[in-house]
Amino acid sequence: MPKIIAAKTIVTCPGRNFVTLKIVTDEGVYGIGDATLNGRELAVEAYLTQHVIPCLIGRDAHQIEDIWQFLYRGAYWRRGPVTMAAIAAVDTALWDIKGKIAGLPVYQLLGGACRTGVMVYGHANGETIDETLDNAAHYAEQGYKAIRLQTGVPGMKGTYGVSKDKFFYEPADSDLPKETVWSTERYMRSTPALFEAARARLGDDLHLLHDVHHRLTPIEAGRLGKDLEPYRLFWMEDATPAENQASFRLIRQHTTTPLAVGEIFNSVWDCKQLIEEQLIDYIRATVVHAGGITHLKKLASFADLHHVRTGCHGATDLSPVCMGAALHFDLSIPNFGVQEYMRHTPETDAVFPHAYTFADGMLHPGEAPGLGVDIDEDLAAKYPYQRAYLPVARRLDGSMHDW
Ligand SMILES: O=C(O)[C@@H](O)[C@@H](O)[C@H](O)[C@H](O)CO
Ligand SMILES: [Mg+2]
Repeated sequence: MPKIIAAKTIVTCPGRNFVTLKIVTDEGVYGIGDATLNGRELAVEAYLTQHVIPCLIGRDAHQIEDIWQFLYRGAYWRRGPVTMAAIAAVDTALWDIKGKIAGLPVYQLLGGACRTGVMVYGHANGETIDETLDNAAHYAEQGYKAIRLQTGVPGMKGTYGVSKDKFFYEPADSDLPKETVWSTERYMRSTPALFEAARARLGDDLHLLHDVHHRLTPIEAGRLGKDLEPYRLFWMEDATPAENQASFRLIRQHTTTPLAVGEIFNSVWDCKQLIEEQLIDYIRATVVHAGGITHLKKLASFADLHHVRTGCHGATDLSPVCMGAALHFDLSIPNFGVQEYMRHTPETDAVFPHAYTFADGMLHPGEAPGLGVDIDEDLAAKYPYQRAYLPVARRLDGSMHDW
């Protein structure tokens, strides 16, 4: 058996912070897993170093399910983003090790490829509708088949999803949380106009997506979904905060715009009702925040029974290690929908050399054994951790809103 003899975390900031777990076996084979939790990175780093790594030493690296169960049940305190990101990192690293020992890419261990590639969506944004659509046209020229559109809300500085650098959107950019302003009324008025203009300019063939980023009440979300129906969105994402899963019944009663939820979910329990009652169309839970490949695979199988497809979160705060793992998963499951793909900066790509490639709107994880993603530790050491927070949002009267 390949015995785990060492494990450590690597924290690096090649433009943004990433936490990576590296597990080493007595046969010299190692695996890596992403453990990044944007804005709360060091909590997961400490959880792994102080509480998880001591329990891994001496275990059989092949026993992925048993180690998952040990860490989940054995903590007594279950679920939550910190715990589940730590378990995910261990799980991902163990799949990497198993693939390397077998000489197979991880997707082969998960049942083999169900498709030739993974359709991804890119992020087009701009301060104005014209600027947003210029950027969308640029994505279409690069071969993207699906594009997320976010545009500035007139009169509001710092709208979610709108960035200065058009290809590397990075909201966690501040040493203390930046305060932004929010007006539901202004947003609800300006968003349908974006999609009307988008269909007129881009045509009907592209998949168009939009992220509401938890900003509306259920009835407001129902109204926005209805207003967007003529433009046939691929999905409307995170229309309302989802702690209360039953509230999605109200949205569903009012619109046929497809709904996506779940980038902040940590387990199947966060979306059980949403899936069972078919209150959503796409589940966005991802490898690093939902317990790794092992748990996400169960979640996807459950979703498949209820006609819910996957649309894994893939923002830049998920490292290339998570992206590689997500691509093996996406390629191998029957109910894949789409994969988010925000490109990492060249500095990040250099720290995490990877086998996955983009062509014609699709990503492919490549054929390297394991995940096909590595970490250059010497280069990583040149980029020390820098505290960075996500912004917060306040309404026009100064009260706190969801960011
Ligand atoms: O859909 C998305 O990609 C977003 O909602 C993210 O940009 C999200 O804001 C970040 O991942 C937060 O860390
Ligand atoms: Mg989102």
